[in-house]
Amino acid sequence: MVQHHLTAEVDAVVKQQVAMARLGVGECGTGWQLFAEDGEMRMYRREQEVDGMVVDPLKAVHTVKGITGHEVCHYFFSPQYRYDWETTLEHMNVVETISEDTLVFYQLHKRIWPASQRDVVFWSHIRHLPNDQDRDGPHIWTVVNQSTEHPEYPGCSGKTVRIYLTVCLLCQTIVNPPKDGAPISRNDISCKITYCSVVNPGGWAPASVLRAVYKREYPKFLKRFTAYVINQSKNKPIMF
Ligand SMILES: CC(C)(C)c1cc(CCc2ccccn2)cc(-c2ccc(S(=O)(=O)CCO)cc2)c1
Repeated sequence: MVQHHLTAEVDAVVKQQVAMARLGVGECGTGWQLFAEDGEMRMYRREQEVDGMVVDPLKAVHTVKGITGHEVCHYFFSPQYRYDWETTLEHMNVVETISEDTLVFYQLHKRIWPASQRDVVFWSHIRHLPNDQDRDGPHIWTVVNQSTEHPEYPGCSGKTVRIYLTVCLLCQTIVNPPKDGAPISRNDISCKITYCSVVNPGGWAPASVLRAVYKREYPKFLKRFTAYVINQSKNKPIMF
């Protein structure tokens, strides 16, 4: 099979991002500050600047009942659902289909804060990983989004500011089989979600404004997205 020029990069970045996502917030050194809590959801960030730009890495952990890791990753990866849950989108298109599990997206986001409109080009890869700790344990599903260049979308159009991101959504399904040997229902499953992201918002915006936007937008995003997956899945057969 002819290798796409991105195949090696995708494989390397996915492995690296999954390893990082698996580290608890305790393990990967100090510096993670809890900044939002809502029920099972905990959101942490580290204060980090690159060339004076706020690029605070974010790590969110959440446990959601009634859905599987495959379902969470399916709705996060698949383009046909994106306008349903990504409310900041003005326009989105699949620039290239590298394979059935690797797509290149262009996204133009709505103008949110006083600064200019932002856009992003990234490859997105969905994968399920056998659970190497526990052979017959549930598979882990992941989606990794990584900014990339594409000749059709040069980053210097002038009208919009290009953002750069690395995002990893890592999901583990937890099954509590019913005692009486009945078939597994949605009441017997839950999903442990880890969402890691580093976004360089590009252009310039005051650190205080960016941090306020991160603090406001990320908790909203994760709650809205997981509520969307629950609502989409509840009357459908379980995707393990
Ligand atoms: C808030 C900040 C981190 C700076 C930010 C600002 C904007 C630009 C639009 C926007 C959104 C919200 C608030 C302000 N501007 C977009 C994003 C962003 C885009 C994509 C992804 S994704 O995980 O790949 C899911 C697919 O869309 C995550 C985050 C982040």
